[in-house]
Amino acid sequence: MTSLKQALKTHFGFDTFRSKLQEDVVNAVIKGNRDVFVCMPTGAGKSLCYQLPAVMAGGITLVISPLIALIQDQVDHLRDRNIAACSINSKLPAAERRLILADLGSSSPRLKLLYITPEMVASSSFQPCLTDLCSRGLLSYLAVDEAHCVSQWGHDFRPDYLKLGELRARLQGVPCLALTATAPKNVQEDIVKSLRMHMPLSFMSPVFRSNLHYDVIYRDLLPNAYVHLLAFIKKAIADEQGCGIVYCRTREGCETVAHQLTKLGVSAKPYHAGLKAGDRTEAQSEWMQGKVLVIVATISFGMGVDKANVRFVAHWNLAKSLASYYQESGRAGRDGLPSCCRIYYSLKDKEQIYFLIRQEVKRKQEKRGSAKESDKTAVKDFEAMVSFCEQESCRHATISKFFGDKTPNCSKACDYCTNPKLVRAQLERAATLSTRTAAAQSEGPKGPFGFQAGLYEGGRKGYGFERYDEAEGSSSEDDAIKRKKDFSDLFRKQMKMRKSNNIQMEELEAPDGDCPLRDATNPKIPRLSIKAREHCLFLLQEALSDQQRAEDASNTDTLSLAADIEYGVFKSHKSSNLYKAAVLKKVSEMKKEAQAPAVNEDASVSSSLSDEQQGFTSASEIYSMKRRRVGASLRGSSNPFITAKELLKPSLSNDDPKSPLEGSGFFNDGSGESFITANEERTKETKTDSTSSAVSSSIKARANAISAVTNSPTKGCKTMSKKQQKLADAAKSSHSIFQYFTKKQTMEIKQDEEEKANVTVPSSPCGTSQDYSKRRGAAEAISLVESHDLDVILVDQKSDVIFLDNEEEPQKDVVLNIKVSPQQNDASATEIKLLTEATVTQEMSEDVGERRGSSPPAKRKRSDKTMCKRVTFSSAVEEKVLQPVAEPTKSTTLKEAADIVVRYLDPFYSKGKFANKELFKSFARYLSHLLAEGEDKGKGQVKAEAKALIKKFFSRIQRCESEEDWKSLKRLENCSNSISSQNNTG
Ligand SMILES: Nc1ncnc2c1ncn2[C@@H]1O[C@H](COP(=O)(O)OP(=O)(O)OP(=O)(O)O)[C@@H](O)[C@H]1O
Ligand SMILES: [Zn+2]
Repeated sequence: MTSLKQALKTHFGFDTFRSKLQEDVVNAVIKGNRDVFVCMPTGAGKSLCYQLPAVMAGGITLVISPLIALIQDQVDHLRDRNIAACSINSKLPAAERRLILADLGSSSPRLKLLYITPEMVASSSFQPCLTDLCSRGLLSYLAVDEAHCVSQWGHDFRPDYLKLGELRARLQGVPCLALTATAPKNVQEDIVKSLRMHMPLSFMSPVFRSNLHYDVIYRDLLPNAYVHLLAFIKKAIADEQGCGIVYCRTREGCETVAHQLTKLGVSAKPYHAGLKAGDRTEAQSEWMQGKVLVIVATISFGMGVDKANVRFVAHWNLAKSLASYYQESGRAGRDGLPSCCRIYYSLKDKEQIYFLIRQEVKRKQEKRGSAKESDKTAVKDFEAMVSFCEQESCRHATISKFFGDKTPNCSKACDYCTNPKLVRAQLERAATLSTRTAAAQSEGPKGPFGFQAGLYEGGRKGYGFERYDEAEGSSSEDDAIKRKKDFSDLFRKQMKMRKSNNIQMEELEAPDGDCPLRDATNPKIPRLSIKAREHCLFLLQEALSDQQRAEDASNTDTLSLAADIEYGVFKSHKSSNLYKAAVLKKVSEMKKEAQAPAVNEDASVSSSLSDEQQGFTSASEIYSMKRRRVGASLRGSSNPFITAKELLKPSLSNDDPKSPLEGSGFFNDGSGESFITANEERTKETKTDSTSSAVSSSIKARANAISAVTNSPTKGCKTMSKKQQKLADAAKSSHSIFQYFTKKQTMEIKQDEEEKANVTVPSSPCGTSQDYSKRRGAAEAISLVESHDLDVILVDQKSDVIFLDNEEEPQKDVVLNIKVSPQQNDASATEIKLLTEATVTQEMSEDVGERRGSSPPAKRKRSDKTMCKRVTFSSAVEEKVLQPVAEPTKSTTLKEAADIVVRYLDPFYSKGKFANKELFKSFARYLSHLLAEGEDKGKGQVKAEAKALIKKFFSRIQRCESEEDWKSLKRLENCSNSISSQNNTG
């Protein structure tokens, strides 16, 4: 064993060098004739490059490091290894300082490494000591750690580092070693110049790390980004043998993402400077030990964290520069195994950061009273980050070029090299998105993606990249206050809407910031609310997820696809009814397909395509992956979105793909005149739709390609009769919509009934549907009904379920209110469910009609039994189950209960008694169900019980943090007793 290896073993306990590069650097440093520049990734073992030479040398190595925390960490490590190391810094007690100085002044100092901050090294008190050491030849090396801090181009510029040049000049003859993990070419040059290094030997790890797969997902295009993130995590940690990091810019972001992931079933914890030190340490150590899978952190997490099996690093927000991004994402895959680095890019996020950077610059300029060339640095750094996301080229190549390295051989280690078309498709979709946003904002777009300065006027202080995110506290509070205000505004608006009969109000409502809808603000379809569209989107997404599960293609982006389909339907329909009908038909077909065995699937096509996806999948791509659905050949038409009619044309469409809009087997069937009308209108509308975007043509091409390899459409589930199947689907479609309204107990019974009827209710493994439904709280459910989103259900044997706004076709106003006897056989079990739900809705609608004194005539007509028409199931079913409309019950409906609950609960929400809005809504929903459940009771009783329950709830807990908090909350014994006794007597 060489003496060098011996020393490595003796002092550090390592048998070998971590890499050839590490060994080369150590040798070069020990040789001592040249200055040395080292650029190696985080965790590659840079410290050892000066620590080993330091312990082998006779004198003292002076190490400059920017942060006391980092210094402390290093010193502790060295002391653990019995290496004499210490630090002089501003926090050091005077006595210790004297001891150190005494050792340094002795003839043969014991110290091997002296760590010092750049501020301290420049201080006058330290100068005599330094001069003395130098003159006695006791300084072995000068090591400058995190050397990029010296450069104004660097992402962590520290003005005090500039003073090191002067220091270096005074330490003639002492070899200088500069180390950094990230240094683009201009920063490297700066380091060499500023530190006055003489023709240094450069040692640089290749920037390219072939085990890291880079990709960028446009978050704005995802209907549910959290579910998308979940799929990414699941794929990255497929074997449960690793962990991951999600980086967020703000504390609040960390909390939200961690909460969402937890809700979706992933063990995730937030980590940021706003947490108590104990909580932070706990989160970190649990993550280190593998007890927590995902740490959701600000960039304060990661420095000094050395974990080999980090399988993914996801950036929920952009890093402030490409250099930072490289460093942060580089925490993945240190063990050399394949790992994923993903950015969830958001145009809004980009705009916000640009704005904040500019604000920051402005503030600095105001402070110093002048502008500087270096002011542009932050903007330029960030621009590199942005163009990394917005480019159409190899991600690895971009990074390597940025660091002045040669172009690597990516071999599909990035999304672009894997599938450039997907990258392009995403960009195109993003471009339309930003164009729309820009158009909606009236001012023209300023950049390629429509950044508008001034949009974030009055934004936060600092932009959240402070190393220890110090500046975030106030801003997240501001945000919380703002969100609270937004919510209460929304709430007030909802309440006002309830009181007024101006149903147009809903249309004026602005979409949420994270509204997944395409073109959400478009008022094209009268009286179609954003909420209703979101709901339809969710139904589609859920159906797609089921289908995807059935096809075992867990990574497809059902969310984007659902948004595409929804938008297609939205574009091609003019009335709210037809839009909803089309959505529901699609949903029903998809669900049916998900249940059916994949008999016609071309396995090779499907599997190769799903491998190809690597996370992001454009809508067109997903389309192509699906086995052909009923009416799939229609996708060759100019409209990329299959209309409901098309979906419902099982045989004809296949035979006659050229005439997709004619000869519909179903519509010509004429089950009811409303459908004929619907058909006509739909046909008209579809014909007028001339959309032919790049995306649609790509879909077209793919659809054609796929139809060449796939067979006939999938048949329905064999174990069920056709009718049963239809009804089951209808039930499921309605179930999704009505889950917000249906009484809990009844639901449970109904599920039993469904089981009897051999119907499987699709469950969502990721909790998607539950999650989403939780987000739709009672207040929203009310608004859905009140804004006439759900008025009357038409049920048809072939069409599953249609919602019809009676204002549009008053002559066909329909009410279903059906009583079913318990003796009904299994075959009609799903009918029972469906019809019961219809009843609930009707009750609610009627109630709305009653309360709106000046409702349109049609609305009032509905309460009038004599005006009711029946529109039915197949004739057989009709005879069996349809009964005359019953008198509406006077008991409190779910909607009324929700009304009461929300009113009573709101003050608690305003006081911050709920950890977040979701919880508040979820609890309101729970409580509403609880109160509406069971015996008939009047509003007064419900109010009393609501008050009592809320009081009881908050007497047990300080603040509602999770759904667990109300798990044990049951109806109050005495309260419900008294209610039932009152009922009995009354
Ligand atoms: N030759 C070696 N054999 C085994 N482990 C090593 C070797 N050299 C260094 N290490 C270990 O590798 C880890 C990372 O090293 P180090 O902290 O020096 O990384 P770094 O490159 O300085 O990262 P950063 O950029 O975060 O400062 C440490 O735990 C260190 O003990
Ligand atoms: Zn590539």
